[in-house]
Amino acid sequence: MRLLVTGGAGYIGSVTTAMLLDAGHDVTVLDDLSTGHRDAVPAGAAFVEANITEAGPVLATAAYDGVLHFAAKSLVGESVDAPAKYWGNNVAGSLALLDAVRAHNVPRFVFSSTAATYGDPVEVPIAETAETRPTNPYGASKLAVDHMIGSYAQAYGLAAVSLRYFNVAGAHAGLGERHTVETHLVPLVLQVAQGKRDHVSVYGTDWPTPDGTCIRDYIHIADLARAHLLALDAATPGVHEICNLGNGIGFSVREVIEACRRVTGHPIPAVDAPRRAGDPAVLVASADRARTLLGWKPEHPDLDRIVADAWSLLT
Ligand SMILES: NC(=O)c1ccc[n+]([C@@H]2O[C@H](COP(=O)([O-])OP(=O)(O)OC[C@H]3O[C@@H](n4cnc5c(N)ncnc54)[C@H](O)[C@@H]3O)[C@@H](O)[C@H]2O)c1
Ligand SMILES: O=c1ccn([C@@H]2O[C@H](COP(=O)(O)OP(=O)(O)O[C@H]3O[C@H](CO)[C@H](O)[C@H](O)[C@H]3O)[C@@H](O)[C@H]2O)c(=O)[nH]1
Repeated sequence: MRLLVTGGAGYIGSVTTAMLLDAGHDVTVLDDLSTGHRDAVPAGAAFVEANITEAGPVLATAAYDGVLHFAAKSLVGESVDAPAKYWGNNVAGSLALLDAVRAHNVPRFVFSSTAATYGDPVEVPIAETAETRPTNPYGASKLAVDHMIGSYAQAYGLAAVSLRYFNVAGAHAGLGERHTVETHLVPLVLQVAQGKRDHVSVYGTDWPTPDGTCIRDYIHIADLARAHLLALDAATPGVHEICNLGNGIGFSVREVIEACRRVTGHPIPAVDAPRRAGDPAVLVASADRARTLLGWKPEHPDLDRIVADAWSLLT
């Protein structure tokens, strides 16, 4: 297929691009490099440095079979302090992109949605049928785009899949997480092992969980990226599917730090800190829908393997 990947210079978009190229697809990456890196774009992909609002001219150059839309702002805290950036980039930007997709008759659309659309869950594991009550503008912006895509599928026959990622980590094809402003637990803990930080803060030790720290569902980037290829195949005209992507296994912050100690052999000092605003206690996915609809099955659910793959890029 001829595919446009927005955000392909970022962490998840670059790994997925590498996998799409391996599978024989023809890939153009469109990225404004606001948080991504030019050198993360795999060599076999064409590259256009542009905002998603400028995708139209690119889609006009050839008959594209699909768009995979990763480009977004995704810092929860920043979304609370600077919501305009989130409604602008994520919602208005995605609307412009969807309009270009419609204008150029691109049949397939795969979108990076998030567990943040659910907010604080009433029940875990979280299924796609759970209520969506985002607790911050980031999650709300992603949910708005999910709704937008649903209406485009219904009105214009777009074949669309929203993939709701839980906590993505690890590395694949020599590509890993490289955010200038890093907020994610695994890379921050590994920065301590690298000697780039003195310690990692544990945000909250009084959560209603067995060891008092938050529980998350960590998914290997390779498993996550692979689901996008399956989604392109499973997408049906006029239908908008939503699939959670996680392993269905929860690990606490302390368990993640312990896994990083095992893998790196570094003591990794951890300091107890207050809760981080907006964090739900437990986020664990039910990914049954991805299994049945996409035929997806995680190949690397082991936390130590996820951490080891991230670590191998740093050493
Ligand atoms: N990393 C996670 O754990 C996680 C979890 C859930 C959902 N997501 C979603 O997955 C997607 C990718 O996340 P990531 O961790 O790879 O982030 P990232 O910041 O590494 O990648 C995003 C890329 O999009 C580009 N970009 C941003 N706004 C743009 C715009 N308006 N026009 C063109 N390019 C733009 C950036 O330069 C960057 O290369 C995002 O949509 C994010 O919301 C990520
Ligand atoms: O230095 C840190 C960093 C994180 N944490 C904790 O570790 C857990 C995981 O935090 P991350 O920031 O790695 O991940 P989140 O669960 O907050 O974020 C995930 O969900 C978000 C929405 O809630 C976004 O979708 C985001 O992209 C996705 O990785 C949380 O309990 C957090 O409080 C710490 O204790 N110390």
